[in-house]
Amino acid sequence: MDGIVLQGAEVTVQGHRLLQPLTLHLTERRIAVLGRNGAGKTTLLRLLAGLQPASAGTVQVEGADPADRRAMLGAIGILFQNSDHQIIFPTVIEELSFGLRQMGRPDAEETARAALAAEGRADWADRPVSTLSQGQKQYLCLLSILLMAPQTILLDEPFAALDLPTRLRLRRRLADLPQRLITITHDPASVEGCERVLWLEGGAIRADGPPAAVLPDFVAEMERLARA
Ligand SMILES: Nc1ncnc2c1ncn2[C@@H]1O[C@H](COP(=O)(O)OP(=O)(O)OP(=O)(O)O)[C@@H](O)[C@H]1O
Repeated sequence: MDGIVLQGAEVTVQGHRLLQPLTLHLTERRIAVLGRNGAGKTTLLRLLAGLQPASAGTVQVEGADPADRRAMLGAIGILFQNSDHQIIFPTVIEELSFGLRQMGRPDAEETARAALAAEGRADWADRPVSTLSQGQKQYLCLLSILLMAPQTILLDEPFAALDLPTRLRLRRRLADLPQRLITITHDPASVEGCERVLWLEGGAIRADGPPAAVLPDFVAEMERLARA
């Protein structure tokens, strides 16, 4: 089946149930998972990406089992909040070609160099990643994901550490992508333009619908909690 399908998928870790059984069919191109700290957003993202197995129920991503690492390479890419948690190689070109190598592409390095050149960043290729700014590292991570052309990109608050111009640039770049984007956030302002918002609370879906149907209640609840 197209899209992402969860059927009674739950996550329990060491006796703690982090996600209640979730049944969802995600087909929209722009989806947000909105919730407070500790609501279970990252757990859901890890479940979708195959980084966290379901304790019960099933998850299917574009017809693939998230435990199938090879199938998932082309199905899902993740842009983490902190690019330092994502980058593992010392130079830009090694980082950029890694995913393609994993996909078995013999032309991985050539393709990565061509992608950098197309971005006007050919001079980055042999630079140590440590010499890039935070925004540039985030951009490198996005390029690495785009090279692998996954059907869905999961965004774990990727704008948090970026200044406003860098944030707007990255946002514009993401907005133009044909892929399905699932953005994890606690900020209702980041949800604008999404077709569907899942409000997660205590590991369960509290509301699910277009922003106009979900955001007023979410904002009112956050204000109520702030007062309390
Ligand atoms: N390995 C674990 N063992 C026990 N509890 C855990 C474990 N991992 C996460 N939790 C708890 O599960 C809940 C959900 O965590 P999760 O990281 O998914 O929330 P989140 O919505 O992403 O939060 P934040 O916005 O703060 O990143 C939290 O209460 C967290 O403390």
